Amino acid sequence: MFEIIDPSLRAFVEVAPDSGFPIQNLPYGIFSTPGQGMRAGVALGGWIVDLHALERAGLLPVADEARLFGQGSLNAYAATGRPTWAAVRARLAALLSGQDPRLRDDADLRVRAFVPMEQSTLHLPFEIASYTDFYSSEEHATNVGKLFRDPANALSPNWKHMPIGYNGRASSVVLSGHDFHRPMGQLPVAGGAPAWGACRQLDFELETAFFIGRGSELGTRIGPDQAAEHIFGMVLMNDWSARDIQRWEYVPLGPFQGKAFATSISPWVVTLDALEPFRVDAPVQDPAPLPYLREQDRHAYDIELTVELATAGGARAPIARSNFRHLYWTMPQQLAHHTSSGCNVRAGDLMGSGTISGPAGDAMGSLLEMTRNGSQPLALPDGSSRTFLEDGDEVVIRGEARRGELRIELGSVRGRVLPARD
Ligand SMILES: O=C(O)/C=C/C(=O)CC(=O)CC(=O)O
Ligand SMILES: [Ca+2]
Ligand SMILES: [Mg+2]
Repeated sequence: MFEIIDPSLRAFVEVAPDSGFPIQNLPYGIFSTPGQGMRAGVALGGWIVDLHALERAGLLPVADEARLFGQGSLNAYAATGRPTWAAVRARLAALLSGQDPRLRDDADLRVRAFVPMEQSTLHLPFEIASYTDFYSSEEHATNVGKLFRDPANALSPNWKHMPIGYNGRASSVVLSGHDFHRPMGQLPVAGGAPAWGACRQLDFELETAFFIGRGSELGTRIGPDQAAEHIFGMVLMNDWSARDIQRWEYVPLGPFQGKAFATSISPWVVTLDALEPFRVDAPVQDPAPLPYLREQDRHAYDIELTVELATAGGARAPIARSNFRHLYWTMPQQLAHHTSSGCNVRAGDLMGSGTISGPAGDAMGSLLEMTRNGSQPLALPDGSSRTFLEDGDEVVIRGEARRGELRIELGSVRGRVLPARD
């Protein structure tokens, strides 16, 4: 079912041996260049391979008239479904290795097809109609439950029975590199009426997310074992959170303005095919979930995740390290639950994993957890410390997977906090 590219295959163009975008990765993105508008490409080392150029040359196994890759989003291509994704991936591996010589031996086409990444501007990969955020890390849900609610009953009684989630705000999803202003909002005041002001407890959340490719009809469900037919690929995500605004507003309907001012994603969408070599067992579930959430082939991926904080003063420090494999609820279970009522999904829907904390001491995916709600400041190498984010702070999340000689990256997602606009 998955199109795995032989780990020994090499591209005929130069790709640095330590690049996280070898021919075995081929993540999809949307880019533009000074002379030409938005189109789709795959990353290969320091190049973007222009898929619209290959499509126009008739080299990709998609209908000519479809122009799937000459658009400002991946929505139309992703909606075609896994058989087309697999055929395109197999063709790209053949063309980019030279096993199929039609690109390698065509000098004019090579000039059009290989675009240096540094001469390109990246854009959001999808037109995002809906954004859902899950809450699937047991450690994160436990840590936050202790801080926000009851330390003795940190996990709510429903947590081990379903992947909890909320419908987020698609309009404020931004691409990596987009700096945003500290949000204004209602801030809780102990025992009294709230104040209006700039958020004082601005946080990041270490997450991954997946994009829906093939959609579903309203009134139908997607079972966990069919999920891979619908999941196009993964990105890194930072679900910026205003903890003071959130704590006051979330009762009883959940996050609203505290998570609606910016959610950052990485530009390159890494396919499940590329991740397949990094498959590992997912955590054992006890109690067993209801049958509609049971998986024949339950698995996760071994994706190392790191968070770096850079301050306006020039300090730069790794502050957290976690792994996608720790999530209790898998992406197929999240999608199965999301459609369990008959809720339909569409190409370009974005589904966040939830903050990925883990069992190790430094595996905490937010400052809220690391600083125990601001009560234990985090020391930085320049002698400063943080409870929550300050103006000028930049957060960078990176993700990579390794097995033997093979290493692929999800790339990075970065964003900087600008002062509030009151
Ligand atoms: O437990 C809560 O009340 C809220 C937790 C979050 O802020 C989590 C959220 O956005 C979902 C997640 O990232 O896990
Ligand atoms: Ca979140
Ligand atoms: Mg958000």
